[in-house]
Amino acid sequence: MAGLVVTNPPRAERAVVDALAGYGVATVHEAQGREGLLGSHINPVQTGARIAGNAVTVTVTPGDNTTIGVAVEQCGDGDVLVVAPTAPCDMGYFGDLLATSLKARGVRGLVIEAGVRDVADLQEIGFPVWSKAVSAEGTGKGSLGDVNVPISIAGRIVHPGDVVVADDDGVVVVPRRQAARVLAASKAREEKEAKARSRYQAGEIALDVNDMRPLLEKAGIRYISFEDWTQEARK
Ligand SMILES: O=C([O-])CC(=O)C(=O)O
Ligand SMILES: [Mg+2]
Repeated sequence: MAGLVVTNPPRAERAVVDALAGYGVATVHEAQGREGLLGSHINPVQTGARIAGNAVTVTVTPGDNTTIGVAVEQCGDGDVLVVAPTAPCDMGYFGDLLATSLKARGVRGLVIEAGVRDVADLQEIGFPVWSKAVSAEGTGKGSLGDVNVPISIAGRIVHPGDVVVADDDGVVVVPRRQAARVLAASKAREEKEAKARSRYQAGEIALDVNDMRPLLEKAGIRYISFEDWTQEARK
């Protein structure tokens, strides 16, 4: 039965969360073994925002945003609200008023597999949102989902307190207990990429920087001059 609100779930350590934001979605996704990425139908409403925070998870019923209002009370500084409808619905569940309320509580952003509205105002307020749709269509009140239970969203399971990292590339989720390990792996990956970047700047190419030539050979690559190729074709 819906209507369950779990209060004060454990959250990941703040310093780890903040450091993950610095690395961004692509690096964090790679660093945790190409895991945790939400489906590409979840897109930023704005450009240039990069956040990380602890998930406060919410399920909403189709066409009803009551549970978002309930979840606001469970949100605090450093959180990200993560909302999934119990059946697909692209209506405008969220807008500038809810954003203003969440921002006042120190919430860093919203991820929702549904619609949002008031997008110009959201950008002006500076409250970043990743959503499936933009829709002005209003939702009703009276039916309950759950708050802070594991939810299924855009192909992933998100637990309350997991770390959500979001930027212009999309959204990635890091399980709370993995956060420190994924942070260390992100740092290592970033260092490796910094080395590669300076080699590219010096004119080297990926085949050598990534030591790909043995792999190409194994895959059967064949180089042939244009003349030999045209002659071969005439045979
Ligand atoms: O009030 C709603 O239902 C959603 C909205 O537009 C807002 O939060 O501003
Ligand atoms: Mg509104």
